Amino acid sequence: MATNEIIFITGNENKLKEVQMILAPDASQTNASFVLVNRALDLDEVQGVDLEEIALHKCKQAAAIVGPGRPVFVEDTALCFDEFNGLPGAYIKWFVKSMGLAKIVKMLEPFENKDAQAVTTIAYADGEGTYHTFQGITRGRIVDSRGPTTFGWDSIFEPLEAQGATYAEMHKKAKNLISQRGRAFAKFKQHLLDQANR
Ligand SMILES: O=P(O)(O)OP(=O)(O)OP(=O)(O)OC[C@H]1O[C@@H](n2cnc3c(O)ncnc32)[C@H](O)[C@@H]1O
Ligand SMILES: [Mg+2]
Repeated sequence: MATNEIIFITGNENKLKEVQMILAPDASQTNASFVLVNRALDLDEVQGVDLEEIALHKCKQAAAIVGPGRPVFVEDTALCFDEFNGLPGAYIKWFVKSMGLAKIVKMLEPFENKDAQAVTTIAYADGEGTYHTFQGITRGRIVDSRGPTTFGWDSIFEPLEAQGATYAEMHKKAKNLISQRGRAFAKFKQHLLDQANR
C-alpha cells in the first residue's frame, strides 16, 4: 500500500468518475500528495434528516472495514425540496429507484415552489482517529427531465447558475465547477493539501 493512499468507498460509478475528475486529476503523478483508491461497498445508511450524521455513520463503518491507520472517506448526496422542508433529502435514492423521475417531478406539480438544493456531505476518517466533514450546496429547481438519464436525478435538476441547463445537459467539467459535489470536494481537497504541506 502506498503511504499516501486514500480510500473512497462508493458503489456508484457516476459519483466515482466525478470525484476522480475533481479530486485527483493528477493522481498518476508520482509527487501527488495522495492517491485515490475506490472500494465498491454498499454501506448502511441510517434514517434521519441530519446529513452530517448520515455521512458520519457511513464513514464509521468504512473505517471499521478498512482498518486502523488507513484514511478513508465516503460521501452522501441529498436532493432537498424547499416546499417539502428538505425532503426527500437523503432518501432521494429510493425515490429515484422506486418511482422514477417523472413521478418525482409530478409530486411537486400542485405547488408553485419548485426550488430545491442539492447537498453533498463528505465524511473523512483521517487514519489518526479524527473525523472531518465537508459540505457543498447548489441551489436550483426541479424541472421536467431533459438530457441523458444516466446519473440519478441529473436530468430534472436545473441549477441556478447553469443558465437554463439541467445537470444532464452540461459537460462534466462545467457541472463540477458549480455542483454540490464540486464544492464539497474543493473544500476536502484544500484540507488534504494543507495537511500534506504541514
Ligand atoms: O455508494 P454510495 O456512495 O452511497 O452511492 P449511492 O448511489 O448510494 O449514493 P447516495 O447514497 O449518496 O444517494 C444519492 C442518490 O442521488 C443520486 N445522485 C448523487 N449525486 C448526484 C448528482 O450529482 N446528480 C444526480 N444524481 C445524483 C445517486 O444516483 C443516488 O440515487
Ligand atoms: Mg448510498
